[in-house]
Amino acid sequence: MPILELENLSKTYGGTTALKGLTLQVEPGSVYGLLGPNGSGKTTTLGIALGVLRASSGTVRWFGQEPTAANRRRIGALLETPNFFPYLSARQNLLLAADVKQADTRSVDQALDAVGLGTRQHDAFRGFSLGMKQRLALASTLLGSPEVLVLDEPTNGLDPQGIAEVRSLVQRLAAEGKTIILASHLLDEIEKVCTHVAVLQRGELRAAGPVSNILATADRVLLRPAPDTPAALVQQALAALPWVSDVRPETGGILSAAVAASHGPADVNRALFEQGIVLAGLEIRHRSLEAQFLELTR
Ligand SMILES: Nc1ncnc2c1ncn2[C@@H]1O[C@H](COP(=O)(O)OP(=O)(O)OP(=O)(O)O)[C@@H](O)[C@H]1O
Repeated sequence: MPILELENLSKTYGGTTALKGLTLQVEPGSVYGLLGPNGSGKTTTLGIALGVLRASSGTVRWFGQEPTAANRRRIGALLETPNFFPYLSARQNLLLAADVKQADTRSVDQALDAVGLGTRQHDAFRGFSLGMKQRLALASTLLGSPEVLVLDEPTNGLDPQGIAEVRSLVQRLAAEGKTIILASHLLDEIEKVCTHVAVLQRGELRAAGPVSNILATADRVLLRPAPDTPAALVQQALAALPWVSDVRPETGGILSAAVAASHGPADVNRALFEQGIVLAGLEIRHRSLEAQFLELTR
């Protein structure tokens, strides 16, 4: 059973449409990334999923059920930076947060250990680095041992070391079996920490699935047919190859096509030659992940 199911969610703020018919499912054990540029609707999606915002239409199901207070306790969330007291220690701050959540003291110790702040727990919050502050914020989401964590831009505003700390923490928590849903505008971050991704653009879902499928480095080949060979014939032959997709005519009589990672330009050449098609030129163009992300959100 999916951990979270969003069905046909839409949200308008006055005249602004923030989400348009968003449907997605998060399976248990996945690290699910919501990827999109600023203003694409990531925060709105998480806010609706957590019941902080009301959808204009659509449904949210957690653990196969309508949202309930009991279900909500199975979810730890970090939508905005919590207000910790600067003069209190990390531990005192978490004890206060635990009190609000009705979590026990043992869960405070576990959370401090989980984020690697056990040895610094008696130090005042104000002396912490940005990365440590964010790790403490993550510790507060762990109070009460939720099965699911929902994190909005967890590395935003951190320096490179803080970013590395938070990312490795997210990976560790996922390895321990937590399902994690996180929003980010950074492709690189999603690629590093997520198993699944939904790409949002202007409130619409552009693509969703395993990171390896959606953001795979699909290379393209550029081919120039020999002068006596009609491009349409080559296009047809290419389209018939199961490991070739997205065959497109480019300018100057050139064709381009995406080739699955299992095959290379030599396979393209051989397959065409076997059908009596001779090429005057063949070139491979490696596409960066950035290029694909830009293409998806173009
Ligand atoms: N309270 C609000 N009132 C009016 N418009 C809003 C409000 N909150 C968000 N929006 C608009 O809804 C759209 C989606 O915003 P949202 O914050 O969900 O995007 P996001 O992908 O999380 O972006 P960011 O990373 O900048 O937070 C944007 O056009 C934004 O301006």
